[in-house]
Amino acid sequence: MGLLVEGKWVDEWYDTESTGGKFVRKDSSFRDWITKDGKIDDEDRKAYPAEKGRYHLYVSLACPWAARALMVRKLKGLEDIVGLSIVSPLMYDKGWTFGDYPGATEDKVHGFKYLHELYTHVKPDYTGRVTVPVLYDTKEEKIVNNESSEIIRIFNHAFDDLGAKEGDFYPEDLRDEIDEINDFVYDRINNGVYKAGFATKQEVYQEGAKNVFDALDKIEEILSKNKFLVGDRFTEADIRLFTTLVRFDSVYFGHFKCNLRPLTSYENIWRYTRVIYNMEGVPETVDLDHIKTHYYMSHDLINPNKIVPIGPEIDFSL
Ligand SMILES: N[C@@H](CCC(=O)N[C@@H](CS)C(=O)NCC(=O)O)C(=O)O
Repeated sequence: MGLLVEGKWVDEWYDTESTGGKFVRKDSSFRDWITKDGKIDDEDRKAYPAEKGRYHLYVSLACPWAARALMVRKLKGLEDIVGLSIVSPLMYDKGWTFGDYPGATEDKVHGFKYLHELYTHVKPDYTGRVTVPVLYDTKEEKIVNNESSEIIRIFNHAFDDLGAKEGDFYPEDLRDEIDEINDFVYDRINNGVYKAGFATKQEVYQEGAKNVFDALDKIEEILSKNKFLVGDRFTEADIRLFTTLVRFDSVYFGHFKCNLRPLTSYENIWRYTRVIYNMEGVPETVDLDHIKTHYYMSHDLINPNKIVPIGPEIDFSL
């Protein structure tokens, strides 16, 4: 685990000293876009034109944020349009590393060994964390975007004229509702489990973990009335929640100590998780070995002996 400081790799765990034991997530650095014609009505962003084979997605199968991008790439049928490289789940002192683990690949664009080399390739003086997912332009050799919530919106439409599957996960008429539930789910659940798990003070952990379960109670109530988070339509809000839920009992319950109760004990949330898991294409984006191996073996401070638990056995069938 580490980060780049002016282009130099520094091996360092998250700083929770200066924040009273709290884990505070930094904003992503690359925020450009891809549109059908390379035009965008937003002066803060550049837009790249959609082209088959030009863009490449870097993911970890362990990471819930990268899994959102992987899931939308699959659901929109972009496998032949946007390339894919998968890092090893073992993230040690050099950060995300390619190959050398079943299911991981080499860096199919540059053949780099470490993901941080891609970041300094595009920005030699880069300072910041080296995170997945990364959406990369192989033509201009630039990182287009490394923020999963934006990458999934790019995938939602940018390649629709180039053979993407039908499907709109951010429909115009539901945007306000989706934005509202996304904010809640991000703060309390997606990032909520990290706030509990990476806390280095008891009271910070307790508050974080309690927030997770209060939020799950609210989600349980919503799902007792609706099939999905926003009525009966499956949207990006569900994709964003799902990638955390599918990891919950395997890692967040044990490794991040979010253990008030297992997810399987929530009747509606557990049914909802299985409904999404069983959608066409979704199981191929969930790799519980990468998920468990990454968290338990890479977070030295939490699990110094790197023992990966044998369970739980989870049955995702409906
Ligand atoms: N806001 C980013 C967060 C991505 C993120 O934090 N990814 C984690 C993996 S789960 C990562 O790469 N962490 C490496 C690090 O922080 O050094 C997103 O949603 O894309």
